[in-house]
Amino acid sequence: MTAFEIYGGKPLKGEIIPQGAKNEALQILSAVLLTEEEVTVSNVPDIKDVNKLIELLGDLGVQVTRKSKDTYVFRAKDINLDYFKSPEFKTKGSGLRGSIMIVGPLLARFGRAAIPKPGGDKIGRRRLDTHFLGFEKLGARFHYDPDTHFFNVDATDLKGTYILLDEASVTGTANVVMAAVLAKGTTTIYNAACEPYLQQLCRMLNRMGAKISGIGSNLLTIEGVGQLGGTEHRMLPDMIEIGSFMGLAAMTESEITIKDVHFHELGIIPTVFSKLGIQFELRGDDIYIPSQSSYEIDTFIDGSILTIADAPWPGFTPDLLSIVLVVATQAKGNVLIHQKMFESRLFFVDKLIDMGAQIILCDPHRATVIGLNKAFKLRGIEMTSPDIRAGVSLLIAALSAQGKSVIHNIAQIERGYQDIGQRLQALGASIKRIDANPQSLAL
Ligand SMILES: CC(=O)N[C@H]1[C@@H](OP(=O)(O)OP(=O)(O)OC[C@H]2O[C@@H](n3ccc(=O)[nH]c3=O)[C@H](O)[C@@H]2O)O[C@H](CO)[C@@H](O)[C@@H]1O
Ligand SMILES: C=C(OP(=O)(O)O)C(=O)O
Repeated sequence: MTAFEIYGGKPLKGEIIPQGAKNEALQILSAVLLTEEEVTVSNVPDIKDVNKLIELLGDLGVQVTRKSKDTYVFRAKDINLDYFKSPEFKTKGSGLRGSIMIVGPLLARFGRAAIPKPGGDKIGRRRLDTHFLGFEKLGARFHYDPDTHFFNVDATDLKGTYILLDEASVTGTANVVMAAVLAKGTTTIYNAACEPYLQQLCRMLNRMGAKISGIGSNLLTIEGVGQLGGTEHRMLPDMIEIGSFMGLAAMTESEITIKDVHFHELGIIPTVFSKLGIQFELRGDDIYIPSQSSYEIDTFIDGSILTIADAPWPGFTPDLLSIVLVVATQAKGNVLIHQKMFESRLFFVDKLIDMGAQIILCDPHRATVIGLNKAFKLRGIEMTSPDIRAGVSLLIAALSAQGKSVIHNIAQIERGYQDIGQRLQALGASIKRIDANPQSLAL
């Protein structure tokens, strides 16, 4: 198995360009199924999850042409719905979370779709009710086969209606929006998620001929249209990568410039890093982070200990909480990290505790971090990455730590971070891929 071997404790320096956004890419690539015309997509990140979805689209019959390293042309003219029955579909469809979003477009355009229970991080229960309740509201029949673990939907006609979503699910909203754009009549979706990923999807659909208003809010109105046409779309930079690099800079006392961040699309993310005491400057559309020998966590106005919690957009994304947590371990001050959405995402703190961090896991959702204020460095250890964001947090911890660390199961990291080893090496990090056997470790 491939692992990262890291010698930590070295400050990094230089510029880094964020990749295109993973979670946006998964929505945009699914949307190409809504038209038989060409859709050109650029700034596509070259990462495992995205490549798996592109392969799945190809297997379904979409013509895929790679124009350059990050630009593809898709044409979903002849779709083979029999592919649903193949054993390959079962394996490939369940290989990532994002595959769930092919269901809405296929249902809208062809009247039926199926998907095996999708993959993604094992970070607690990840239900799909929002998706299928939404499709049912539009008039689809839904059937879950407990033997094959396949979710099936079909409909003779989708009809616009009022839908109050079960919860503001990111992929659920995208799926229901993609089904509603071709439904007859008007659909109103309330309690819609409104992350930049979704705003980008809705803007792209409108360029294809859809009629969606309320973009960026939790109330979307969609007037159904008969068909959609081709378009061009460019992915935003990945805001989770940008946040990860801000955390990395602070933890490793590095001077880093993150290029072309689309600052106005980052919402509350920069403010949360400011609350941890991380200094940065906006230079044009770049974020410049100076080398900081210490950073101090804010308190609330009344002097009480700061809480950083996740919430649906425009709240703080759950995907950056693990990174905030690791950065807090070397800050001056204390913070309560409250991961409200996922119930198994904080368990990786045991590895940070092994490295010397002072953290109390209060329960599966809350961890109190007592910042070390750089009194001593974390120490390098051998560990396994349990999920994508914990993996990057451990990588950041290892880069700041004294001595050697080995991180196993880096496929978890690489499903969302493009060429991460090489890009960090270019900043001066001592990191290399090695073949290593994690069997001695308690996973
Ligand atoms: C491929 C993709 O895009 N993945 C992202 C997407 O996953 P995904 O779309 O699967 O996540 P959902 O938005 O459906 O929900 C995530 C979790 O949060 C809970 N929940 C959700 C909404 C809410 O108002 N309250 C609440 O508690 C859900 O029950 C679930 O456990 O959104 C998540 C939440 O931002 C991110 O972590 C994932 O990176
Ligand atoms: C949880 C994540 O991804 P997925 O939904 O694909 O598992 C993530 O990107 O942090």
